[in-house]
Amino acid sequence: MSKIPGMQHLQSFTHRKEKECRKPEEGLKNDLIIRAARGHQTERAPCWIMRQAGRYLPEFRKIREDHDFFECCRNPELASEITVQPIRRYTGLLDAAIIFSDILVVPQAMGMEVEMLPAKGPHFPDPLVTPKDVSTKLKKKVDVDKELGYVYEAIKMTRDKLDGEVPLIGFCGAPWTLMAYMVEGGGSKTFEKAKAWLFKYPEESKELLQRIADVCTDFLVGQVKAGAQLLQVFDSWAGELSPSDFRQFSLPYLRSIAASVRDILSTKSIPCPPLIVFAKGALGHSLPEVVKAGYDVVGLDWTVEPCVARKVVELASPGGSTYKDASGSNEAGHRLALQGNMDPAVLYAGKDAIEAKVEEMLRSKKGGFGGGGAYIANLGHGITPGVDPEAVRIYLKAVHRISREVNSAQDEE
Ligand SMILES: Cc1c2[nH]c(c1CCC(=O)O)Cc1[nH]c(c(CCC(=O)O)c1C)Cc1[nH]c(c(CCC(=O)O)c1C)Cc1[nH]c(c(C)c1CCC(=O)O)C2
Repeated sequence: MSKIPGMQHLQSFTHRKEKECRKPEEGLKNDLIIRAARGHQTERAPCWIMRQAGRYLPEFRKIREDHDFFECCRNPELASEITVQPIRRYTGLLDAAIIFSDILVVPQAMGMEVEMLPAKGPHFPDPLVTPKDVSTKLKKKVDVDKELGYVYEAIKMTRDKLDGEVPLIGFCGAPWTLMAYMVEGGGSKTFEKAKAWLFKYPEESKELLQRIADVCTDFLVGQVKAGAQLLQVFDSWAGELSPSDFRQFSLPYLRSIAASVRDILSTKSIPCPPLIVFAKGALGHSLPEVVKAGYDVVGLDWTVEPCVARKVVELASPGGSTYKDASGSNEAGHRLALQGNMDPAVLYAGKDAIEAKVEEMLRSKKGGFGGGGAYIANLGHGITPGVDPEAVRIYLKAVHRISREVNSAQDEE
């Protein structure tokens, strides 16, 4: 028997098959985030935190003492346990769980070796150096369901553990962000190798980006079939690109993923869950384009002023988002929702600062999101490992209290 708490309650997967064809909100005790993601104003802002299942939590670090990072990802019992850790710790305060995994499982599925080095982060011992490597180092055809079946198992197990308490978010990395790691061989301050590829080999880069996009599409579809109830695409390094490079090398593949996921699910009569795109650092120049990329929710980092983003959304997409979802799971033309965007560093600044910054994020008279639209509260990027978990509680409580006030008053004060 496992020594991980809660593991004793492993339940059977009897209703797996039925879950596939269900709308994502079915059976949920809390569907706030799904309603907001579909363009509705909610009684208070639903909230979750990017990287909420991670190193700032002592219970996660405890598991990591005995298990390698990718072992945690590949072991559905461990991954589902880590996924529910923040939901248990912050009972009633988080409105969604996000499956514990990593964006780098996609390059692994494509044939690349990736390790997670202590204190250094991801490392690719054999990165892509020239376009020739694409044919020698990557698999010709990726059987995504076979390679990443462990993520689907983790999703199924997590859905059983969550028991409808909150919805489960599935995710993948965006093609440009994944290509950046695959060429660079790890994290980087400048991403000069990956960017040099784009400039030196633009056509080969586009082929590679499309290959990654196709794998991401299959992976997201598989996650939905397994039970993911929202999906987020993380383009963490979008801000490394100039506006024109972003539009050439990132945006088309973000679009491709959203359109293909919707198409494939629709042909299988599986309702499409809300899709979230997070293109960090690119919205200062490309928010109007990202709004029209086919997603239901646009995640903002903290460099974008919420009230400005609201105006841009209205101008770029008057009356609603720009796709019609053939699966019928989304209301056609619903309003685009925004997500974000407090600077995660505020969580180091103590109660008064956290509450003041939440006020700033939420109240329209302070430039915040205000009460007039569909909105999901989040940080503007992932939570960092040094944050005190109690600071997170203060943040979540402040979001609940202030957003309820703002939404009930329609922020007309
Ligand atoms: C760029 C990126 C990666 N991974 C991810 C991104 C995009 C989001 C972002 O920009 O923050 C996404 C990710 N990574 C992880 C999740 C799990 C779910 C969650 O809680 O959000 C998610 C959604 C777990 C993780 N992924 C990683 C950890 C810590 C690893 C450890 O335990 O040592 C966790 C909990 C490792 C990882 N994985 C990655 C890096 C750069 C690192 C090392 C530095 C860091 O911790 O942020 C790649």
